[in-house]
Amino acid sequence: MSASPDHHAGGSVPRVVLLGPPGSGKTVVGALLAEALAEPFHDSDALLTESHGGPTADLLIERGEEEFRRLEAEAAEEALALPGVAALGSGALDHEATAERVAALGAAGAVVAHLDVSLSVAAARLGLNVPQSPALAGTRSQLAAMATARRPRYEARATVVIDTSELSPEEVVARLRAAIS
Ligand SMILES: Nc1ncnc2c1ncn2[C@@H]1O[C@H](COP(=O)(O)OP(=O)(O)OP(=O)(O)O)[C@@H](O)[C@H]1O
Ligand SMILES: O=C(O)C1=C[C@@H](O)[C@@H](O)[C@H](O)C1
Ligand SMILES: [Mg+2]
Repeated sequence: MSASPDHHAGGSVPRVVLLGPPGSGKTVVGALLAEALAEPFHDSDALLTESHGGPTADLLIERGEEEFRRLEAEAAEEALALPGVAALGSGALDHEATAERVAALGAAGAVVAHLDVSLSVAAARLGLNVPQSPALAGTRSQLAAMATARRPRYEARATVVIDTSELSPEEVVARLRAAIS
């Protein structure tokens, strides 16, 4: 399918959208890629924090899961309506309208990248691999359950999948640049 002019440099919607679980590198890779392309970077978690204050984890605790997911979807919609590179919160595709919007961008020529990562590497990147009692391994279990539940949603909308587990952020950026036509 041919790309809409909107998806090229200077367009009005992102030409690269990054999806993936926590620790897959959406924020670090998105910032590096945007810098390399000399384009803006919009991270929906940063937009969420700018609009509502506090770290996203605090927002989830203070507002509750249902309200947090609504705000997460709003922030994702905001990022998807801006040019350059967009990184979406890892739960953004749980919202069907957002998932459809991402699919439409991919169909129109944007690179929609699922940045994947193994559980052990994600845990290490997120500082969750510290020795602890098995009874206190709940956070890693939650990470595993979340990643497993969301993987099919990322895969269904992605135009490219990159397993970042054994790659540096710069190597991920190089693969993304190769995927941009
Ligand atoms: N390919 C990589 N190699 C090594 N370290 C990485 C890689 N990608 C990300 N990291 C590191 O892992 C940590 C998490 O990365 P980052 O914040 O970009 O992930 P994320 O996908 O945006 O996570 P979240 O969903 O929580 O926002 C950071 O410390 C980052 O520097
Ligand atoms: O636990 C979650 O669902 C989240 C984790 C982070 O990836 C954030 O990107 C996201 O906004 C919410
Ligand atoms: Mg991030």
